[in-house]
Amino acid sequence: METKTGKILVVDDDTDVLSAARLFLKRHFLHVDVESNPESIPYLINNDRYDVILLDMNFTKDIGSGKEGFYWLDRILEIDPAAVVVLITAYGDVEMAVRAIKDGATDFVLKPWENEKLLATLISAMRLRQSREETATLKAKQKGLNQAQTSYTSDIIGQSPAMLRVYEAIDRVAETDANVLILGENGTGKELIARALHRKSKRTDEPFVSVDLGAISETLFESELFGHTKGSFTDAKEDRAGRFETASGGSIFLDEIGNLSLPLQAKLLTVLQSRTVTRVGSNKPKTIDVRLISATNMPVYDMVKNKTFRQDLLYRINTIEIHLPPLRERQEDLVPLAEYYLQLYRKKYNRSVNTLSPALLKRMQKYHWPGNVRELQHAIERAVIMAQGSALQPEDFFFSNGHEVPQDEESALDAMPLDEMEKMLIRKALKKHNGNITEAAQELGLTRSSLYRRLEKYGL
Ligand SMILES: Nc1ncnc2c1ncn2[C@@H]1O[C@H](COP(=O)(O)OP(=O)(O)OP(=O)(O)O)[C@@H](O)[C@H]1O
Repeated sequence: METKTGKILVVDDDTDVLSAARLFLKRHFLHVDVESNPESIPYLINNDRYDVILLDMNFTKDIGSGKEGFYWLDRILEIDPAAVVVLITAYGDVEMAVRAIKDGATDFVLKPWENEKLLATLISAMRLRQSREETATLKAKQKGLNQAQTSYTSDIIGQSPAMLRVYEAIDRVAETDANVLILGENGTGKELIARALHRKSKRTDEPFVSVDLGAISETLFESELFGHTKGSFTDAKEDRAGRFETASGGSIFLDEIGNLSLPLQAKLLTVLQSRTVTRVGSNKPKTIDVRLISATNMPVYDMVKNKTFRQDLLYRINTIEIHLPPLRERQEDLVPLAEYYLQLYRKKYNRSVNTLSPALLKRMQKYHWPGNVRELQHAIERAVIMAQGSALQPEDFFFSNGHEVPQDEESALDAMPLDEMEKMLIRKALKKHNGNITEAAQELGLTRSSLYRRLEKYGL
């Protein structure tokens, strides 16, 4: 038996026509949604992907004129220019159907229809949709390539005024050996900027050594950064160079510098002032030649006031400061970044999804993005895996209703498999709305039929 594919939407205000269409089409297509109220069309096509939309031209309101039919045809193509619309017209309306095809409809069938003819029309319309999507994928790929060419380096995306200022700063200071402090919230791309600084400097062929100071324990700090000699402590089986020595001739990136305790700040300052390191267990200082780039998401100036960060250390590391604004303050970068990650992950996971739906774009612009680009990147990765259609929808995302998710809930969600997370959100919404499907679907950003499908899938 042939496997059924395809998703069809039938819009007609005659419920008998809808029942007949549904009964027949269900035998040939995987999903058939029927709708008697044309006002629901924008919501339906914003939230779901249909291979073909079968649209009646003559709604009872304006019987015979087709005015409403033309209006809805325009609206559909406005929302989804790649939509494939087949019109249902009455005998005698062929002229009107021809006009509608000029306006962008794909084909028409006459009412009452012959089942076999209807089927043949819908199958060829579905093929057209597929080929339109293939073209869209090729265009998206090209867009991805162009994006890479217009980004500052091959990996930094964003042309917002704020990012242009950052690129300017990089260009101005990269060649100098000045110490640079990069300030910005988590996930804003501080390490990317540090790498770009190194790449554009004279030291580009020498090592770039990145050290996460937040992840090094107090006891291992000195041996990690400055090295040790054999036997200087129990686990020191042989002489080992520290990160500063490894970075010799190149750049060292000290991330999370705001997390250093005061005693360690003092040790670091000594090294920076003397430009020498002494391995633990040795008394021979070695001169070091490294370019220092530091970063933090902490309010270092307040910390200096509170005496939790040494002022002399701050002045040593911040010859040049680069401020990386949070993602919510550079709205212009949202779409290029989302497109970039969409292309990256659709390729990685071999998915056919290739665009961001208008509904999703709106939602993304309203969201706060507390985890910045890193959060966006993970959100798109998850959404690409979850997506069912060719366009990513808000329902493929886990926005926290515009609010920040409390820290503990966020880490609980991180550890949860996707299916479990979805199930939990559906249960929560149903409970909140006392089992009312329409309201729960609305809260979840799903259509009623997508919610039903999920209830079936999870046996809820
Ligand atoms: N402008 C950008 N273009 C492309 N990718 C970006 C951009 N900014 C950040 N990213 C990506 O977001 C993720 C986080 O970036 P990065 O690690 O540089 O942030 P960070 O500010 O150093 O974070 P943290 O403060 O948590 O250490 C990385 O995967 C990085 O590639």
